[in-house]
Amino acid sequence: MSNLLEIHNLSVTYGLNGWRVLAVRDLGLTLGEGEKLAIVGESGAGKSTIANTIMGLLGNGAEIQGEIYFKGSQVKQETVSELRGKEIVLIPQNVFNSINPVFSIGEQMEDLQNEANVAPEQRQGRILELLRRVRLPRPESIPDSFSHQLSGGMKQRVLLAMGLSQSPSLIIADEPTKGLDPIRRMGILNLLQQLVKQNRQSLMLITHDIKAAAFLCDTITLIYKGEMMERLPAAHLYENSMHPYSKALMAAAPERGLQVPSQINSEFNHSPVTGCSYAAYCQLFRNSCLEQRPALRQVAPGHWVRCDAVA
Ligand SMILES: Nc1ncnc2c1ncn2[C@@H]1O[C@H](COP(=O)(O)OP(=O)(O)OP(=O)(O)O)[C@@H](O)[C@H]1O
Repeated sequence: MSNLLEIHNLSVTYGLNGWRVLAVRDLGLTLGEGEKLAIVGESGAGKSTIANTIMGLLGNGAEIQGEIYFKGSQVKQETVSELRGKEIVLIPQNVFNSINPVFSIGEQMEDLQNEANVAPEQRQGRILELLRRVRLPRPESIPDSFSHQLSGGMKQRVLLAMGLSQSPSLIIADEPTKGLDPIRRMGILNLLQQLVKQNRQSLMLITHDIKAAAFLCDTITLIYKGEMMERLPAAHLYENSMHPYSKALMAAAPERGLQVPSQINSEFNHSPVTGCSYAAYCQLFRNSCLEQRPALRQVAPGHWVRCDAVA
């Protein structure tokens, strides 16, 4: 897997009332083509600062040191606008402020089609196709809608549809499930997973929810106070060799919704009884989550079945 994005020795400080806040310290990370990478940390850890630095969206008060490379070329803050919205899109954290309330969804999506140089006669069809791809109910009704007429989950899907306008290589999703209930949260995570897979895009998921990160991503990078604590494959997250910070985040993660039974461990992964891979387990778990049923039940040591299969 070649690297789509490389960050070397990134440090970011903000000016604050005569002081400087060190938001990111000496960070290095790579994101491969087609890789799904999660940046996980508690509030204030510096996650959004990393995203905003990549996107060139930090204000004048911020000082940046270090280097960012995208597809092998160095990204400068002065020229990053050439990539923004085209090669790299950011699905922002605050869906409520991210859609202009004054213009209809259709008008805003039409502007994006214009920027993507889509011929005027093809724009309506393309907008509908994008709205269908993010599985909005009654997609034909969305272009005439305004932001206040949509639920939080629908807004999130509209933002995703907008982000997909130019077929970006990298989607940065900053807390894409913030404020959503567990079922809608699962819906958005599933959708992101399927979209990036279908389009062979890379994903950087920014979240404080380590279990959502494990569910969706291949690799997890844990950030604490602006510094990287640990980087590990998501499949290793439930093993014992974790950094204490990762364990603390796991303990703090919500118990409902994305809960994965604590027994999921190497015993299960290598169980000769089930022969079920970790990926297959996750799929079963996902399905049972979506159906609002309890996940799996252990009927014998190392032998798991779906609850609905047990009399
Ligand atoms: N514009 C700014 N001016 C001054 N300090 C800032 C600014 N933006 C962020 N910070 C500070 O930088 C640090 C990292 O903030 P950042 O928003 O990147 O964290 P985060 O991990 O994304 O948090 P959250 O999950 O709450 O969004 C925090 O201490 C924050 O107070």
